[in-house]
Amino acid sequence: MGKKLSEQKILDEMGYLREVFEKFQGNPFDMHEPVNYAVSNIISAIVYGKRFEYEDPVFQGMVERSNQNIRILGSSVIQIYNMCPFLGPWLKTWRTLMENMDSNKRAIKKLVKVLQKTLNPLESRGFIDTFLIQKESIQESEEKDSHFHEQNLLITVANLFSAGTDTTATTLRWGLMLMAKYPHIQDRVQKEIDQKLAGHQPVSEDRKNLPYTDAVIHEIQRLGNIVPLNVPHMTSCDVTFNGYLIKKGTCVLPLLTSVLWDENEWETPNTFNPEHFLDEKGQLRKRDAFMPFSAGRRMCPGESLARMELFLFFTSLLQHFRFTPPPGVSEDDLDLTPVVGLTLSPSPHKLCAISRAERQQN
Ligand code: HEM
Repeated sequence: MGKKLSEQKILDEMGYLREVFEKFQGNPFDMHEPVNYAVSNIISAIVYGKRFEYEDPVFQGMVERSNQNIRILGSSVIQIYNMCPFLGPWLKTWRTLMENMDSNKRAIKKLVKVLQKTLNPLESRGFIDTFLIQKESIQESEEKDSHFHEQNLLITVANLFSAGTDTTATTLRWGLMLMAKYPHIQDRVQKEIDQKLAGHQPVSEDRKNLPYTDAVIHEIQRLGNIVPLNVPHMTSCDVTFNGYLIKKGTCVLPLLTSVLWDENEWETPNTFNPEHFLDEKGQLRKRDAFMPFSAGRRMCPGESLARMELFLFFTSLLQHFRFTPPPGVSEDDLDLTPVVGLTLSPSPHKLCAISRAERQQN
């Protein structure tokens, strides 16, 4: 899917998310599910060629199981399993992980079947169609050892779905929580959005005119540090690094925390400080140590999509709503201690999303 089409999908989805937020009429609620569903619908549009209703139980199940697996994959039980794989069947958490993966594969298989039935080789609706079209043409050519087989399709779709949902949704939820916690920063973001957008719906092009908002999004990603351990890598040959020999086949965890919170790189590494990304003219300042998407050949392939989603969802949400802690809860009470998993997400909490249009009228 091209950049313009992804942008339109995000803007359309924003309409659905806004409706859900408006239904709460400024009362406190947990934003976890609607934010997850909205973000998940973007990768769904790319993969399946369609969005799902937020009430659809199949969709809810797939999102819930993917999220649960991301929590499980960062748990100590799975570290024990990694050291002693034979223990797997005796570990309840490992069994849940396997059951979730099987259920997701079954759900994907059913969705693929529907797409297969209505496949038009001349018009691909998304990733799955393109894969199926390629698979069929390879079958016709009788090529052997092709990667275009069902198992590869199911695993790739499951990976794209979970990699494309939890990460971006978690970052957005950190962002909304940080806005509620630091209202003076939210004030500045909203002032910039109101001045520069003058009420029109934000599009990607607007990013360059919103340097403060862009700096805030960068800082949310830096402090949020949502993939602290990165993804495990393995050396494919002997490597000498900083005088140390790392043998071929060694598992390496390139810790992203070590750069995102590096005391030698950041003026105030442990504080939410958007100034990290602003130069003296108030323009966005690029920083080498900003690498939430990792680096090198295996860095996140979803970076540009994720950045577009973060910008459009965050800016649109802040344009329409004021985010505050629930009545009786102070900004200081909003606890930034994360829930640990493969990604770090905010602890369960509720926020109020107060319509800014109504607020201005009152
Ligand atoms: C804020 C959002 C996101 C963050 C912070 C993030 C971060 C990361 C990181 C740190 C990695 C590991 C890179 C490495 O191994 O060095 C990764 C891998 C990956 N990401 Fe993302 N990601 C985000 C959004 C997305 C989205 C929207 C997609 C959907 C297309 C996506 C798809 C993937 C995939 C498929 C991989 C595995 C790549 C491989 O194994 O080579 N990510 N991501």
